Amino acid sequence: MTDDRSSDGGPPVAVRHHPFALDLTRPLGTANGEIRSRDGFVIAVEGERDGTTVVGLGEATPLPGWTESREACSAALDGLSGPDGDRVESDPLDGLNAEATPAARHGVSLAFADAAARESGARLADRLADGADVDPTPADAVPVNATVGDADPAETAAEAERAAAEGFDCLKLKVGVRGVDADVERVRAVREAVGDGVALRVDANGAWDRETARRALDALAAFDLAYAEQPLPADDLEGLASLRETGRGSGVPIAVDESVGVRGIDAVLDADAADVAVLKPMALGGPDRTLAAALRARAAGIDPVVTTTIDAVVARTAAVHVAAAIPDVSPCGLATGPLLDEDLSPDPCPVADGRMPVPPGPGLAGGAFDELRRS
Ligand SMILES: O=C(O)CCC(=O)c1ccccc1C(=O)O
Ligand SMILES: [Mg+2]
Repeated sequence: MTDDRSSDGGPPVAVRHHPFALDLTRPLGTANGEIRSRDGFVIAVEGERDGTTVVGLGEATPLPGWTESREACSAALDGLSGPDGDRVESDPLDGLNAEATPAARHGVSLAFADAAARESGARLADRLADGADVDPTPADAVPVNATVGDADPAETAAEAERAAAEGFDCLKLKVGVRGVDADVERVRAVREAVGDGVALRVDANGAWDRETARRALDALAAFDLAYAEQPLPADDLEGLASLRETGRGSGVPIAVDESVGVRGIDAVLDADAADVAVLKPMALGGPDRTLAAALRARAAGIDPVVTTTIDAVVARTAAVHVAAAIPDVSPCGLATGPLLDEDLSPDPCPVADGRMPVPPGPGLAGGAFDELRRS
């Protein structure tokens, strides 16, 4: 398995997957509904090289709205193993469509990338950077934002204050669940609580129409926002482009998230629809595809930000490697581990001072996931 895949005449590999279900500590309120739990699959690809077994680890954690359903993900993964879960000769990635089943493709492509990185002794970040021709060498830590869900102004401000006290200097607040006036009060309360030294982002998850979005951003501009994420529905690239145009100068920069999944990064760039592109490896079909999208955004003058879909520790760690491979990456939405009540394994990249360390290799995290690898 020197290549990232089994094909090209490489030896047969076994692809295993097993399900997990993790509750959030408390529901995360978004304009697209509450996220309460995360169901997914740990994926292991096992191959042999010169008599030693290499096991690469991946994770597929679907989130309908961003990825395929759990059922579709499960079916796609089931289709990969032979009749008795035995070894397959063909390239398992060939059977996975990144648009139709991005989470499944994420899981399997990550497992192959982890295996290849382990074999070469490199960190996943270095392997990804090599594959995408990125220079310089990936960073040893990435800046991250705290993720603050919907709640009333006092609770939102208290949570923001806790995050700032923990060392976060960038916060992302979910908005769009309540009316614009209520969100303005929430953002005002947060700004007052954390002061001017903390960057604030808001994420409306597509909740507003054009008129509401304009009104919301005009009012929110007073609080010096770093950006507003998905202020309009995913499809409305034209509306996003004009929101960006009319707000330029005095206004709030525009970020897209759902639009990238629905329309693709190239359509977003062509439409001049955003200043920032939020990229979710789980929704884009894998770490490799996410880094490629980030570099395309960068080349077009759009700032890439990598985030999770509230993934378990394997996919979260992979996303840290992706972010580290992007030169001078802006704060990313990767500090979502603490939102989970439990996890698959201890976290090899605990947040400290608003940053997550990139674990030493080889692969995802050296020996940190060895127990998962055996299961
Ligand atoms: O970006 C972050 O801070 C965390 C990730 C996040 O907000 C998120 C998590 C799950 C599903 C959707 C989203 C989103 O960015 O809209
Ligand atoms: Mg978002």
